[in-house]
Amino acid sequence: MMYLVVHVRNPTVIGIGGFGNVFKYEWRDSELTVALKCLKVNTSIDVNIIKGFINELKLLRRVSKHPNVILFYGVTKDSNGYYNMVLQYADNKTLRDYLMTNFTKLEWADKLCIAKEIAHGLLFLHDNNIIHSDLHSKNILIHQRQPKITDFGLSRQKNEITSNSNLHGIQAYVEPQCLVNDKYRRNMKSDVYSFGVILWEISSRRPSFPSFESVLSLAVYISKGNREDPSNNMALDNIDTASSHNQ
Ligand SMILES: Nc1ncnc2c1ncn2[C@@H]1O[C@H](COP(=O)(O)OP(=O)(O)OP(=O)(O)O)[C@@H](O)[C@H]1O
Repeated sequence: MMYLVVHVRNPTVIGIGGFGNVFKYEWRDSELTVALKCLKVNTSIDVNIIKGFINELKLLRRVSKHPNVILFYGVTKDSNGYYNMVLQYADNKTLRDYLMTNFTKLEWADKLCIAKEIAHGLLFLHDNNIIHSDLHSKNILIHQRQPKITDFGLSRQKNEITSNSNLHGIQAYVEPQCLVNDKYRRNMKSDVYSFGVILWEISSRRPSFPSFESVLSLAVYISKGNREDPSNNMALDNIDTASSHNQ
């Protein structure tokens, strides 16, 4: 693991993570723009959080060589004594933001390209025996128009999964089996389900089931077999048309 000593001065806050802010930082020594993801917890008390952070570092170190997975440079400690992950800075926010802002400019070829690249990133994780477990449009960042899978906090190596962990994740992206069966363990197919919901979002622009405010009511709705309506989704018509052309 690379441990970097970086004298971080005046970083800009670009996001709020579960355990602290995410900063953009121009690292002048190496002319590199990086994102610093801060773990703002009391390291002597929050042992499980530390384990999650270390887990994320270990996984990132293994898989961050792929163009569709965020690059991981190392770890640093800031002047307040908090650990920070040093990551590649993604210049176009999350896939969700990107679709909201750029949808009208995107051609079908662009959308298919984004979808294909996410699939490549996910395949790479699975080939390395890693289940992401929390794949959704906010955990995919866009850098120079390329999607990068990120946020491995909940990911596990396949053989490390010992208990089910079905309650986490953005509900609409969670494989419905996790909602109806609390013994069900997330697996690679769960990631593929989440990827399917992301495809729906790429083609329709909007996140799945946006009108549900309560996580619980959405979970009940999905577990009853309800899904987003393909008829509202122009993309499926287009894809049908495209595939019939290819036959
Ligand atoms: N490498 C990066 N480059 C640019 N922006 C980033 C990067 N990493 C995170 N961000 C920004 O910071 C926000 C929060 O980051 P992130 O989702 O990784 O935090 P988190 O702790 O995992 O949050 P949560 O657990 O709630 O998903 C992201 O939505 C994104 O806007």
